[in-house]
Amino acid sequence: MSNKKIAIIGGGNLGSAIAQGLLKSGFSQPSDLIITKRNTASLGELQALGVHTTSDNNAAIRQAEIIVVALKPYNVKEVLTQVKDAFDATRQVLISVITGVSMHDLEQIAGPGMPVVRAMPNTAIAIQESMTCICYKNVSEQQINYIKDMFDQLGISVIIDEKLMDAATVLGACGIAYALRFIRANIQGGIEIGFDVKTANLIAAQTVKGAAELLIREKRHPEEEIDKVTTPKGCTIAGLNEMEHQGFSSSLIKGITVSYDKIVKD
Ligand SMILES: NC(=O)C1=CN([C@@H]2O[C@H](COP(=O)(O)OP(=O)(O)OC[C@H]3O[C@@H](n4cnc5c(N)ncnc54)[C@H](OP(=O)(O)O)[C@@H]3O)[C@@H](O)[C@H]2O)C=CC1
Ligand SMILES: O=C(O)[C@@H]1CCC=N1
Repeated sequence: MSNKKIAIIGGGNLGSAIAQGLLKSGFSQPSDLIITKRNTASLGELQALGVHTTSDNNAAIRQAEIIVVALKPYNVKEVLTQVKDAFDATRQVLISVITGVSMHDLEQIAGPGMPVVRAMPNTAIAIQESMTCICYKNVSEQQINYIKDMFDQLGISVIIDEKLMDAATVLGACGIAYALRFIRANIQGGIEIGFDVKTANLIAAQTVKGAAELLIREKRHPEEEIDKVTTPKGCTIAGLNEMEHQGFSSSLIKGITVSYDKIVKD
């Protein structure tokens, strides 16, 4: 159980998901969490659990030892500059989950020597199933151990070089949307071949979960597992080959590189 005060600045989709994950995992008590946004009405669920919700970023940051910034990339500089005097490099760590904002930029805002972490989770953090990539600067071993432990409670985390953060954003954070679209297409196909939507949804989602677990738990390669399914002259290889003729793998790879270019070139 953590006893550090954590302020989440920007309680939107991701900020709220992080708060939910921290509570569900037991890493934080509601009284250890403060979450901010301008319109706090949408934070009613967290408030009901005992989390402190406020529009006062300055007060939230001053009370906290860990500050998680989950603002949109376009207003982070403006919002954090307004509260820059609240940062204290001697006792706080600033964690940003914002796409495309470097640790250098964060240090420029929060002050020289500020311990800064970039973390790239995904929305499954709400149910402790995130994949989170992390890099850090000016952070002590004790601080990074604490932060890695925090993200490990919320799924799986890995420490990477900052130069890979944009790639991590695409593969891990955008990736959950790609996976969901894959599942949705399976549901649509499942309905066409006879299932009702509820059953198709369950079959498609559990099947993807099982495939992922074979890779994560058993450390297998996808093609090794595919070979076990493709009976010679069978229906799996016929369907897979048709998907490839239609550009299945190619469309995914192209989509990933377009997402990446969008971050890098913007
Ligand atoms: N969504 C995702 O899957 C992922 C998102 N990210 C990154 O996380 C960040 C947030 O994304 P997401 O949660 O989707 O975006 P949202 O728009 O859902 O959340 C941003 C929140 O910031 C709040 N906000 C705006 N201005 C202020 C302010 N002055 N003070 C306090 N809060 C403010 C907004 O609420 P209000 O208007 O009420 O103030 C809003 O709820 C982005 O930078 C994104 O790149 C990273 C990984 C995954
Ligand atoms: O689409 C976006 O820009 C954000 C970053 C990663 C997930 N959502």
